[in-house]
Amino acid sequence: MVVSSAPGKVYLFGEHAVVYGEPAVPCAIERRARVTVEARDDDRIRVHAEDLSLDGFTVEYSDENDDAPDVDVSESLIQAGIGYIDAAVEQARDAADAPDAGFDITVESDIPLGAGLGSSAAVTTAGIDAGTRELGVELPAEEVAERAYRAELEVQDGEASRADTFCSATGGAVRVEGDDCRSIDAPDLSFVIGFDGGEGDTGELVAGVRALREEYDFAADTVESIGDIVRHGEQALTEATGEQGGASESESLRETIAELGELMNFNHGLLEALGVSSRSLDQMVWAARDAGALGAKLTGAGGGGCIVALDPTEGTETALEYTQGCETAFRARLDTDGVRVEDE
Ligand SMILES: Nc1ncnc2c1ncn2[C@@H]1O[C@H](COP(=O)(O)OP(=O)(O)O)[C@@H](O)[C@H]1O
Ligand SMILES: C[C@@](O)(CCOP(=O)(O)O)CC(=O)O
Ligand SMILES: [Mg+2]
Repeated sequence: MVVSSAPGKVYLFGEHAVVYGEPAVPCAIERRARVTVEARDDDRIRVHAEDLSLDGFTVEYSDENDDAPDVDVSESLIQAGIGYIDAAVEQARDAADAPDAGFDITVESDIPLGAGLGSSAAVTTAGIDAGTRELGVELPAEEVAERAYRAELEVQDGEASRADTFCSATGGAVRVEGDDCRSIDAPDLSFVIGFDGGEGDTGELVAGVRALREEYDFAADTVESIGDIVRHGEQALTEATGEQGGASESESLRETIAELGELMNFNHGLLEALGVSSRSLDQMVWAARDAGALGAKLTGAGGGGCIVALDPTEGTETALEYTQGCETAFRARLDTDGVRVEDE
């Protein structure tokens, strides 16, 4: 039996624009999905997912067409529930050259689903890592990332960037532009996350931006401007990392982190213009700013879900807890660990 875990993420900058080749900077956060995999004697897959509904969800199936999953729910719900795990199993079987391997799989996660914190990438990444290890194969994090990207691409009908999966596999702050993925240095950033309890439909939101971009030149310019924000943001991150720990740390580091916040605010404005924010996301963004956050923006696809604010003080978390539209707020540190084995 192997248990692997992988972190969720927030986008400091660049979601949506990354789909069109602009750079993005997601950061892994200390909230994880854990996937336990145990090889079976047959070729069946049994998935138990604790968090898919209040009572969890167990489904057992095999590849044969006449062997439908043994639960009484619609096919689309099953696909929504186990599509990523199914794709992760395929990648693990392929990597280990074991097409008929069967598994008992349990998924547990601290990452809200469909809320912009990359729960799908964390589950897929941890699933591939645990599945391959259970079959005796140890993949480097970069290969887990590449396979998790292919799995997401398949489940999301060709609409996915490498940002979520690379970030979840390697941890820390990363920069993704097309197929160029690298880890970057970042100071110890203090994130506060506000969650409205809802979710957005990533495919629909991406399609909406695509349509706007095709209809209006200024929408295409807006997407490019998000890329410019990311480039400025990267520079500020590099500066902040250099300033951390130096003799004159406090003053210059504070200014550079304030600049990161300002760029996050700008980024949110442009995402709002592209139609992917919502009333509750805007309410949380403004509550965070009013409470003294250095910056706040929606994270991920939008439409509902989470915002991320930069605030080293208690102010934002407390304010969000009393904000209409916010269901829960929590602090999340940058997680420098990516996918890892918890138990073997
Ligand atoms: N704890 C979990 N157990 C099983 N599947 C999960 C879990 N968390 C996420 N998933 C899968 O990921 C999907 C949500 O991913 P997505 O819509 O991309 O949103 P995000 O990645 O922003 O959280 C869920 O529908 C489910 O298929
Ligand atoms: C909108 C997008 O840029 C990010 C989606 O992030 P999430 O799945 O909502 O966490 C799409 C993508 O990059 O695949
Ligand atoms: Mg996702």
